Amino acid sequence: MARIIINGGHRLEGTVRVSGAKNAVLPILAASLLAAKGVSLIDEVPHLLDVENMANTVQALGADVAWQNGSISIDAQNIKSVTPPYDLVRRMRASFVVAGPLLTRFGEATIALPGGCNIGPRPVDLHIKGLEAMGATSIVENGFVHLKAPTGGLKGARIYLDIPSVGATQNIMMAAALANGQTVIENAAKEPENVDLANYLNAMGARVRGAGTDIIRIDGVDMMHGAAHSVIPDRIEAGTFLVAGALIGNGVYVENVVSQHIMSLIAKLEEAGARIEDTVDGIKIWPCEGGRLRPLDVKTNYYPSYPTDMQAQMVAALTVASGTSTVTETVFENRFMHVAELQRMGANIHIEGRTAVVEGTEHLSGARVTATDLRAGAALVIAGLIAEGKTEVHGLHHLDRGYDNLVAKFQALGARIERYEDAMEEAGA
Ligand SMILES: CC(=O)N[C@H]1[C@@H](OP(=O)(O)OP(=O)(O)OC[C@H]2O[C@@H](n3ccc(=O)[nH]c3=O)[C@H](O)[C@@H]2O)O[C@H](CO)[C@@H](O)[C@@H]1O
Ligand SMILES: C=C(OP(=O)(O)O)C(=O)O
Repeated sequence: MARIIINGGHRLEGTVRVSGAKNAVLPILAASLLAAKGVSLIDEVPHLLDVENMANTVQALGADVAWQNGSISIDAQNIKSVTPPYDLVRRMRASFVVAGPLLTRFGEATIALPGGCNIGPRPVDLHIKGLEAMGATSIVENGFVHLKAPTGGLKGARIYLDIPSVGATQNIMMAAALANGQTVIENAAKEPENVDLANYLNAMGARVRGAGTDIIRIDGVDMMHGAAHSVIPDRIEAGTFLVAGALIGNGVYVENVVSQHIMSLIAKLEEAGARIEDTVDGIKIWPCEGGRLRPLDVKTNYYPSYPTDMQAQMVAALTVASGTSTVTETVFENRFMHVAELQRMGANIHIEGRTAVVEGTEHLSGARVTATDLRAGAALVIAGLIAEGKTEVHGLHHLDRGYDNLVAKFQALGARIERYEDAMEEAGA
């Protein structure tokens, strides 16, 4: 069984380069389906399981997809299906964002409802309500949603989102790109990944204004074409290395990061005493003068607030802070599965409603632990790096969804970390 083994306590030093953002490249690959002519060339594509799944989904619909060393080219001129294969959709929630492009370009789409996952129920009602406001009809049958546009195509509409949902904003923005007239999305998600998507859509001939603010205006165009685009750096991967550097670094330089995208994290790490130097293309970080981080109160929320995708890593960091911290999760209902695993390593945490109360201890001790979701996996790796002794992390398919070469990147910083695909391999190592 695949696992990562970490011998904790070794200080990290040097430079790590962050890959392209998972949460930007996934909707960008879906958006490529909007191009009726030309080829798209997407650069800075991270090598991730989720990216493979999305590329396979787009290919299964009839697009020509080719990988070349960190880039993907997509020719979506000859799409043959508006029903992505169930088996690919069920593996990844983000695949629901192919609904908007398929519906607006071909007048219909049939997608498996993604259902819940380990971090909460994750409904798609806001995606569907938004598409319905543009004239689409939807029928849910046997676990699939069948979407149909009115004759003549989707119509621009004014759509207020009850929650600034990242995925609903993406689906509506892409559907509106080829709709008739203007669509206005109010209370839109402001995440940098949505700005990156809007920039790609505009390069494809769309007319999207206001991405990154609460109100996005999209004037529909008749046709879109392929375009070249370079994906923004992954702010969550950057944040994961910064947290590790704040705990057990001797000066870690995290390269290829837009510091404005992680202002809330930088503010919290500075409040905890980490020393940070912001340079043109990256961030250098050192631990607190006295060694241990100071305790914090952290609350997740929509961008630009503290990101839920950095919650688990911060909980891991605060287990060894010099006092009691609170971490409140407001975005997802059930995102504290890492707590039970951290407790195996000696962490002193209890949950009160949506808040984790973390009593800092002097040290964690290595244990066998299992990742229950992607960021839980990152939190356990961080915990393993700071713990005394050996930590064995299982559930690696979660980590593979969202971290490109995580083990090699930590090895290059000096961590004693290895990945084994089976027991024989470890025995021979
Ligand atoms: C692939 C991708 O980009 N994933 C990110 C995206 O997920 P995702 O796009 O799924 O997250 P949303 O912003 O849509 O979800 C935020 C909240 O809104 C709720 N909701 C959402 C849609 C809907 O129709 N109805 C509804 O109630 C969700 O259950 C959740 O509680 O944003 C999340 C919040 O920053 C991140 O944690 C994920 O990493
Ligand atoms: C929750 C995440 O991703 P997804 O929305 O793809 O599950 C994440 O990236 O932490």
